[in-house]
Order: sequence, then C-alpha cells, then structure tokens
Amino acid sequence: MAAQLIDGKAIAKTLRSELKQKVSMRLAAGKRIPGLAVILVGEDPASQVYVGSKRRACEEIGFESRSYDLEPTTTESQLLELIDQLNHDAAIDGILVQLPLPEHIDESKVIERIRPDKDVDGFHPYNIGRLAQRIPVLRPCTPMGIMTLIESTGVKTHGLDAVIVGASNIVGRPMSLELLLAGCTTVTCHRFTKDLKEKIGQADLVVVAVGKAHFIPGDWIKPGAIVIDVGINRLEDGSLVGDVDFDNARERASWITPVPGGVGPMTIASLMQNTLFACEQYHDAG
Ligand SMILES: Nc1nc2c(c(=O)[nH]1)N[C@@H](CN(C=O)c1ccc(C(=O)N[C@@H](CCC(=O)O)C(=O)O)cc1)CN2
Repeated sequence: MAAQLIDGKAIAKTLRSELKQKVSMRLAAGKRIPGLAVILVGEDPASQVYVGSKRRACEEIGFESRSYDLEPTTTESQLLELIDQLNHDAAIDGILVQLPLPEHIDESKVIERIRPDKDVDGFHPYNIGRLAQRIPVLRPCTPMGIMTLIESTGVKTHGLDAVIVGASNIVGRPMSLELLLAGCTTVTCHRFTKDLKEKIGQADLVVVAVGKAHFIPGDWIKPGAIVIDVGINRLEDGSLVGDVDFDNARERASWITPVPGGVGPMTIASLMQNTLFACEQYHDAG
C-alpha cells in the first residue's frame, strides 16, 4: 500500500492560524505585537523567495515585520552594526539573517553576534548547546518543523532507528539532536559515510537533506519507514523535486513528505512560533 502523505502545507497553515489567534489575544490584552527583522544580503533568487514568504507570514499572523534588503557589496562590519542596532531595539523579538551569505562575510561571526534571546533561527552556539543538553529554548526551524510533522503522524519516536543524510549546521546536525532528544537511535551520514544503502535499509525513520535531486532511490527504503525529504531541487523543466525518489519510496514507506508542500512551509511556520516564543519568554517582562 502506498505511504500516507504528511501534508506540511496544511499543517503549517493550521499553525499560522493558531499564531494569528494568539497575536489577537495579545492585542486584546493590551500587549505588544511581536516583531521580526528579516535581513537579506545580496540578490540570490531562492533566498529572495524564502525571505518574501517569511515577510508574508509575518503580515498574515499580525507580527511587525522589518525588512532589510542589503546590497551584495555590504561589508561584514556594516551587517554586524545593523545586528547590534536590532539587538538593542525593544520592538524586535527576533532577528533573522537569511543564509547563505555572500562569501566575503563570515557566517559564524554574524550568527554569534545575534543576541541568543533574539536568535529565532536557533543557530547561535548558545541555542544549539541548549538543544544538545536536552534543555532546548529557541530551536533551529527546519528540524523543529520536521519534529512537528513526525508528531502529526501519531507514530511514537522512542526506540526508532533514525538515519539522517546530510550533516549541515542548518539541518543535519540539529536534526540528529532533535531525534536523539525524541528517543531515537541516530546515525548521521555524510560524504565520507560507507554503505549508505545498507544504513538506510535499516532505518525506521529517514531524513534526507543533501540538495541532490533523487539522491536516494526508492528501493533503498525499509518497508514501513517514515521518509522526510528536506531537499528542494529545481529540474530543467522548472519542476521541484526532493532528494528522494518519491514515486518509488512512496510504494515502500508508511509516511512520506512531498516536495513541494512538505518540510519547506514548516520551516517558516516554526520561525513564526520561535518569534512568539522569544517575545513571550524573553521580552514580555521588559
Ligand atoms: N536564516 C536561514 N536561512 C536558511 C534557512 C533557515 O532556516 N534560516 N533555511 C533554508 C531556506 N528556507 C528558509 O529560509 C526555506 C526553504 C524552503 C521553503 C519552502 O517553503 N519551500 C517550498 C517551495 C518553495 C519554492 O517554490 O522554491 C516547499 O518546499 O514547498 C521555505 C524556507 C536555507 N536558508
């Protein structure tokens, strides 16, 4: 039997409407509107699309959205100066710097400059450290969204064998920490991993984030596994596909995320959840 689809688009929509409701209740109680600053450096077309979606989500929910579209030639110190200003701005609960940054800017330096209580991307070493120590606060958005998707299936994660393919700072590494926290036995695979097919064939849960179209053949998937596809790859005909051969994987899996409409929309919904969290947990008290 074909796998059931995990409809990230629909789940993200529900989350956004719950957030909208919470913002209305804050307003009715005379509280401040949460504020998110979204910074884009340069003109990468995919980043422009993602930043546009984040700003639209803010408007829909009722957050204050501050947009900073900076020239590709912006220097590292100019960007750090903007972050310093926003760190001190009482109307701003979250600061998001869209990645990747142009090569002349040191990504780690920029992430570490954002105050941890405004780091709604959850990338600051403080927030990653909290997750690693099982006391998460602001969590990286894509892995957080994936955990919400897995929860929506009703499948209990304790004791599952999970394989994560890709070891990036944004997805693979924090994903391993999330799944470990959820009681899975985790294996994180990367470019030097041997016997990938064998490892995937033993996994009850597979998360793939490598950015290569159809990198994982469907017949590698263990029958009944949950498959989470983080990849977004545009083919020559303009269509979007994931990192997993969806049609064949669907014949073996129990649950699977589509691309588009799976993980992507959840990244944005989780960012919105983090912004409200930062406002309520860190900044409401003043
Ligand atoms: N500062 C950050 N930079 C980046 C992050 C991040 O979490 N924080 N993640 C990715 C990109 N990303 C969010 O920024 C992102 C990717 C994809 C989607 C999405 O909704 N995708 C749609 C398809 C959209 C399309 O047509 O291209 C889908 O999958 O349905 C949202 C956000 C790297 N940078």
